[in-house]
Amino acid sequence: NAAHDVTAFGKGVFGDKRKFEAQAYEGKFRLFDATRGDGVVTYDNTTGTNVDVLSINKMFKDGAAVDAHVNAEKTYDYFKETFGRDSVDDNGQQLISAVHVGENWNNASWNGRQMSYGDGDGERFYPLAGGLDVGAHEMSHGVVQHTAGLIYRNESGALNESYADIFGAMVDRDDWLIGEDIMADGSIALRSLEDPSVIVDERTESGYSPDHWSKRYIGNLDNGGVHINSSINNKAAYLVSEGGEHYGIAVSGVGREATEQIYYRALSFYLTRNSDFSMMRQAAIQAATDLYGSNSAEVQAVTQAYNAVGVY
Ligand SMILES: O=C(O)[C@H](CCc1ccccc1)CC1(C(=O)N[C@@H](Cc2c[nH]c3ccccc23)C(=O)O)CCCC1
Ligand SMILES: [Zn+2]
Repeated sequence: NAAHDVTAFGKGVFGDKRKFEAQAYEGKFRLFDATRGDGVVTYDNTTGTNVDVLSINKMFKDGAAVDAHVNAEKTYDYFKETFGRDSVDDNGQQLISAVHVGENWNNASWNGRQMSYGDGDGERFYPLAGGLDVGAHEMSHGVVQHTAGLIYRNESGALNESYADIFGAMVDRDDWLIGEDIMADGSIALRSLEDPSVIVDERTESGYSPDHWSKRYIGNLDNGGVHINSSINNKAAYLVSEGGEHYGIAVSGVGREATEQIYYRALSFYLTRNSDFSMMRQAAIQAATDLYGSNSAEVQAVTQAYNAVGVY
């Protein structure tokens, strides 16, 4: 008997009720959403199967699997509804997520083909699938890979990272933080786009994430600081959207909707594999000009934001 689509239910990592698309298959239920692109599929890495053997009458019991599945559905919908993009490759590519990867692994990743989530050790992180912005971050690496293809080191890598954070913050839209839901050590988040300097990244001497180009990390840790210097572009994007004064430079924000359109157009039309921060500034100004005109508030906001973080 063939599989058929069902709306299923489950509780996420933190016990919250979730609803999502799955399939009834040979008397069991599997995390395969056939309604989005070529499918959204979520696996338990310890068993290698997407069949939730514990599921009965469409109730799924694996919280990390439920959250990872919903993260992918929501991020698929964000790119489709906001930019008309059909999955990471704009051709419906199947979105694959694996949960319970590693042993209490304190991380998550996009490996070029799929998303993987660790369960965390309960001291630094809770299961990372519990963070919608984490899932959106990982899938956004797939979008970057199929557009500008920003090389994952030094400044192009920091832009790759920044784009994953920006889209992560746009999908998980109620704040400008990354990882706020999955921190087990009492810190507010893994990164803040609003005020990078409030987050300690122990890989830098100062410990703080840079919010100005003059404070960029120069060294070999973290592929040349891709998760560190991303905060410079993150701050710029935050200022474009929300505005504010930064190092004495005032920016009038233009809101999340214009900001996401500007950054997506810059990524998909102007940036390339080796683009650096200066090219990011030019690409965002050009994208804003294309969309809103050269004398627009949007162009002004982008220009001022990059002035404020010291990128020319
Ligand atoms: O996708 C990414 O960029 C991160 C994947 C990192 C990774 C790269 C290559 C192979 C495996 C894992 C995962 C996330 C991340 O930013 N991880 C931080 C975790 C971290 C913060 N501070 C650290 C200090 C040391 C080691 C790790 C960290 C990182 O790997 O940077 C993104 C959202 C949340 C988890
Ligand atoms: Zn990343």
